[in-house]
This record gives sequence, C-alpha cells and structure tokens, in this order.
Amino acid sequence: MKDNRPSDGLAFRKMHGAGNDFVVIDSRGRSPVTTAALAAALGDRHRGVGFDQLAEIRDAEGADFALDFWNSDGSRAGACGNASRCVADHVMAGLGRDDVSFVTERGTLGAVRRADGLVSVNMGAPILDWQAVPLSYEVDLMHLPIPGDPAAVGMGNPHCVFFVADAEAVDLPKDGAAMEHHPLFPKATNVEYASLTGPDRLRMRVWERGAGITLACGSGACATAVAAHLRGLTGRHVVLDLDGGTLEIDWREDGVWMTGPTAHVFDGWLTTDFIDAHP
Ligand SMILES: N[C@@H](CCC[C@H](N)C(=O)O)C(=O)O
Repeated sequence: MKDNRPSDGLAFRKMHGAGNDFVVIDSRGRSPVTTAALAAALGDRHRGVGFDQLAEIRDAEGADFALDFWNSDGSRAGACGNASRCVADHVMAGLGRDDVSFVTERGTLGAVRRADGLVSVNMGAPILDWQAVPLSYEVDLMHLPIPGDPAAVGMGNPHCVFFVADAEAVDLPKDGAAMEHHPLFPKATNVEYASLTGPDRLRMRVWERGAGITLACGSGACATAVAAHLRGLTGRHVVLDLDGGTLEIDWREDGVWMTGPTAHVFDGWLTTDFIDAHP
C-alpha cells in the first residue's frame, strides 16, 4: 500500500483496552507535544480522532518510560489503568520483553504480559486517606455522607463507588454527571456503579471524570474491587464485567493488579497544521 504520510507531522497509535479507547503519542527521544488544547481537539469524536484518554509516552530515568494522561475534555488524569496496559503492551512488543516499568504521577509502576496474552498492570496500593483521594473534609471513606451510601477510593485518581442492586438500572448520564462534581470531591471524581452478580464477581458501569460514559475504566475497576472487599462483599480477587469487556482485579501485598485485553486498532498521522492550531 502506498505510504501517504506527509513529510512533517506526528504519528499516533489508536488502541483500546476492553473498549476504553486511547490515542497514544510516543514522544520518547524528543520533547512532549500534548497541550490541554491539543488533547481536547483530538478527543473530539467529530472534529478530531476521538478517545476516552490520550496517553503520551516520555523518556524516564530509572524506568522503561514515563506516561502522562489526558481526558477527552483536555483535563489531566493522574492514572489510567487501561491505557497503562495498552502502552505497556506496545512498549513490551518493541523491546521484545514481557515486563516493563514506567513512571506516572503515582510513582513507578510495573506491567507484565501473561502467558495467555492478557496484560496485567500493578496500579499500586489503593489510597484510603481522605486528603490524598482527595476529599473536601474527613469522613468514613467506606460510607460517604451521600445518598446511596457510596465509598471513596483513590488509585492515583478519585473514585466514588456505589453498590447497587442492579447496575443496569442506573441512569448513568444523569446520576454519573451529577456525582462527578459533588462538593465532597474538590477535584471532581470518577463514578462507578456496581452490583454483585456472583461470588467475587461484579457488574460495573462507569461515568468518568473528564470523559463521561466509557466502556471500561481500569482504575475504576480497581477502586470498586477494593471497596467491595473492604465492605465485606468479596475477597481480594474479583472479576468485573464492564460494558466493553471483563477485567480481573487481584489486590495483592504489592499493590492492586488489573488484568485484561489490549488492542491496537490503527496508526494515524497528525498534520503539523492541526498541532500548531492547538498550542
Ligand atoms: N479510563 C481510565 C481512567 C481515566 C482517568 C479518569 N477519567 C480521571 O480523570 O481520573 C482507566 O482505565 O483507569
């Protein structure tokens, strides 16, 4: 096939993990390019490429790479589990290895490719301190003073987890959007609705901060599993069925491991004009 790429511009990779979709920009070896304006313009599903999150790979000292995350509205995200798994898959393939370490706002994390081809990421220890989630004031994190009795868990980003009888019945556009900017969460929050469907199995739907409804949220699945265990609903190893697929969470001594599928959808090329128009 003829290569129609212009001589200038920027390559990107479109990936998804359980339907949580990403644009990945690899800036190793050069200066990072992503601005809030570029992320918001690229994240527009009509006038840009469209994604739930943008992940930019940077060089790192003492790790294989560093990762920065943006939501589709141009805001920054401190963590993104599914993008971490997708990027780890891409970097592991390039290095010819089955493990990588990478630096995020949370510090250094690790990922491995399992024998079954699924990619696992260690998302680190859950944050169970109200100031670090962050919340606006001290409360019992497992029982927030909010109708519906949700729990709060930080995974490098804030999560508000509701345990409901039937996650399918939740009015996600209305309830999720209303909760995202609840005053208890000074930096807004991701919102999960989960129902127990079997022993150590949950059905979960998510409204993401800065992105709205997504088909899956890895850090949200971790937060939900942690809250489910701390509220006595499950063990530490939980399977979650999300709109876009299944994720497996294992809360171990060394952190919360999240395992699932990754997919490379296509490669694209951003024009210099598009990049320059969004400084
Ligand atoms: N989809 C992600 C989480 C994305 C970050 C979030 N919207 C935020 O603002 O914190 C995941 O897989 O973890």
